[in-house]
Amino acid sequence: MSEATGGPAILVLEDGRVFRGRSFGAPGETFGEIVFNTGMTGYQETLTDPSYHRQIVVMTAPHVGNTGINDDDPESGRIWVAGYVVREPARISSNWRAERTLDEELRRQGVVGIALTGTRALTRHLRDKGAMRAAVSTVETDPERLLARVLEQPPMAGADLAGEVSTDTPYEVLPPEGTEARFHVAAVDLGIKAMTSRRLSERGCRVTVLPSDATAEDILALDPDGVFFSNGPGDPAAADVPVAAVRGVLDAGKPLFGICFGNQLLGRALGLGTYKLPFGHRGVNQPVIDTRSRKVAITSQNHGFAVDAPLDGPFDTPYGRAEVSHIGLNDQVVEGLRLLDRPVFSVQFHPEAAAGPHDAAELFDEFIDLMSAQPAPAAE
Ligand SMILES: NC(=O)CC[C@H](N)C(=O)O
Repeated sequence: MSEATGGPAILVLEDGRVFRGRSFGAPGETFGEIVFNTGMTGYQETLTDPSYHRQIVVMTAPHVGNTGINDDDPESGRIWVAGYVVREPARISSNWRAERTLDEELRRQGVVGIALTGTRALTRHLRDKGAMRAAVSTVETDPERLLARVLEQPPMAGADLAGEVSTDTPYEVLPPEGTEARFHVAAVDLGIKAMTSRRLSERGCRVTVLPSDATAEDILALDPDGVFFSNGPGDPAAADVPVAAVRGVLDAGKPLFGICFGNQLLGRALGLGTYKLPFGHRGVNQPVIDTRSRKVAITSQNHGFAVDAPLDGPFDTPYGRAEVSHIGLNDQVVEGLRLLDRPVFSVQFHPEAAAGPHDAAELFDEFIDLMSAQPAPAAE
């Protein structure tokens, strides 16, 4: 049991709006883009998702931390959110897997949080005005002074962040014991989540995870059966190095699968633009429709940017005809791309969804099928 709320803390938004609350997690001060997440579950996966690097996350679920923190669910080696805003932190954790409370974990990792009753008003404000720069502080008591420093922070638009969260050196994820390694996948880590490598490896893939600055030559030197481009933080418009890598992989004709940031990079490689959404999609209850089967899936999402592509049928790209494979049903945003004549597709949502829902898990099987359908290399 821990005392989850502490002394006074303030949250200041770049448009001058101020929220007062109590310190939660580590005391101190933090800056980032403030965004809201509507997931009722999966807070541990949210905190450790590298795509949240430089973002202060507001949870709309009113009570957060009930099941504490365990050592099995993290999506990466650390908490990446820049700050954490909750309405009411659970004062005790009640779960057989819990090792620590959420408050203890935030303190342990130096993550500044704030507990405030107005998370609903805050979320409505962000829905109206959009995601924006913000700060949480337990040390600055004057909102005007904090606001001046918020306005000095770089915006998320134009931010090139994958290199700040990626692995420094390549590593391998092997299939679990008893599962044969049938395919070799090169996965470019732009902020990859542990569950993505696991979903591939449990389907018989040996996954070589490469740093975010891997070039097409680095990737193709591994002679992989397929190439994966991961999720990740920042603005896809600033990610020129991985976009060039996507183009090189397309030129080589390899099967390619992308998730989230990976979808945006594929879009750019095909010559499409990307743009910033007003407040983005973050949660585990986002409906998308598959434009071919007309089947609807409820998906996990975390994105603030989107691809600009025609929704009404196939279009031409330098790599042949392509189409939008999935559309978000809340706001008609592009949620997936596929090439019609190449083994290449990507989705803006998260089929690996550790905290669920698992409606879209079959997309990993689709990638496996694309790799299976490739002709075997000619005998020496
Ligand atoms: N989860 C992700 O890969 C996010 C991609 C990108 N940073 C965005 O916000 O849209």
